[in-house]
Amino acid sequence: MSKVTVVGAGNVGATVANVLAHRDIVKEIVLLDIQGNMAKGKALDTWQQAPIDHYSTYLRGTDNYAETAGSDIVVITAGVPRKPGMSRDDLISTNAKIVNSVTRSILEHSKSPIIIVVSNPLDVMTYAAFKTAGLPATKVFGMAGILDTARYRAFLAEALQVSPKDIQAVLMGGHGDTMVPLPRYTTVAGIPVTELIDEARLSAIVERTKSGGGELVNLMGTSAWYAPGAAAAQMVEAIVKDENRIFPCCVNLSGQYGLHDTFVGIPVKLGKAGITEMIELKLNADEMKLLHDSSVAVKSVMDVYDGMGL
Ligand SMILES: NC(=O)c1ccc[n+]([C@@H]2O[C@H](COP(=O)([O-])OP(=O)(O)OC[C@H]3O[C@@H](n4cnc5c(N)ncnc54)[C@H](O)[C@@H]3O)[C@@H](O)[C@H]2O)c1
Ligand SMILES: O=C(O)C[C@H](O)C(=O)O
Repeated sequence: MSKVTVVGAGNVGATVANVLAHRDIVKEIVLLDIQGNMAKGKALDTWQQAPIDHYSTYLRGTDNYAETAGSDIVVITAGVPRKPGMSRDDLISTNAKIVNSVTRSILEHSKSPIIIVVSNPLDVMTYAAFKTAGLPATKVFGMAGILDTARYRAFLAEALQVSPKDIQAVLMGGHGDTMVPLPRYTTVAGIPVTELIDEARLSAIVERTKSGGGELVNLMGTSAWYAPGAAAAQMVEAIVKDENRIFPCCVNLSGQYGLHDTFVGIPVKLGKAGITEMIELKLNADEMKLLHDSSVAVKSVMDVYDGMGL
């Protein structure tokens, strides 16, 4: 795996490229944006960081899809971010058209890349890219769960006064208010979190996690990019290094968890072929209901997308 294209050289896309370059695991990163000079400038800036931070990954920016030819992995971050007062779903009319046209243009030059979708509304944009690309579900999936889980883990680390490195957690469902953090699958250095924190504090953290994206939008007037960019880069790394790491990713479900034809986050293994396994946890009835409710919420926005007739 040597060539990665990141479409959208805005806040998230440029961060994905920068973080990934620092990993020094791919030969080349192409940063593509309709604002070609901005893409060229950010790629050049990150390339000029290479001698300082010691990596060999070459970066170039462009607005020309011909330069993405032969990409092994494509990360789609193109699209508008939300502003205070908006939901992610409010972005659908603009971003669905962008994600569709980006996916089509990518496939004109790369036959069968792995596509990681980041643009919002995430679950439905993953559906859009999947439908447009016509590639297997193992090759088209979305980034959200790593970010949502990271927020949950960061809040817990702060509350418990422990290193975030020691917190492991699983979070499922859509990337929105209906996401499903799972305290039963949360541990701190192997200790069940429920032994370390009382129920009220834990549920406050779960609620803060659910609105974690909105908290940042309210602070900055636009949405987050450092943790989102690092999360997408981590997915690329697992694929490039064929690690089979387990991450929550947004995937097309075809019967798993009793769900069909929907796109929500579940734990999967990521390796060289993309999704190498979908993991089915033994959820209890309450957890399963939350996951199904989340899928219903996502499906209603998938219907909006279908109604757009793109
Ligand atoms: N999945 C997640 O967890 C997550 C996290 C953060 C942001 N996001 C989403 O990622 C998207 C990008 O966020 P951002 O903060 O980087 O926004 P941004 O405005 O900084 O960057 C978006 C870039 O997309 C480019 N663009 C627009 N149309 C394009 C097209 N047709 N082809 C190529 N490039 C195009 C713009 O020129 C811009 O540079 C938003 O939709 C945001 O909601 C998702
Ligand atoms: O909240 C947003 O709009 C961006 C992203 O989905 C996030 O969770 O940071």
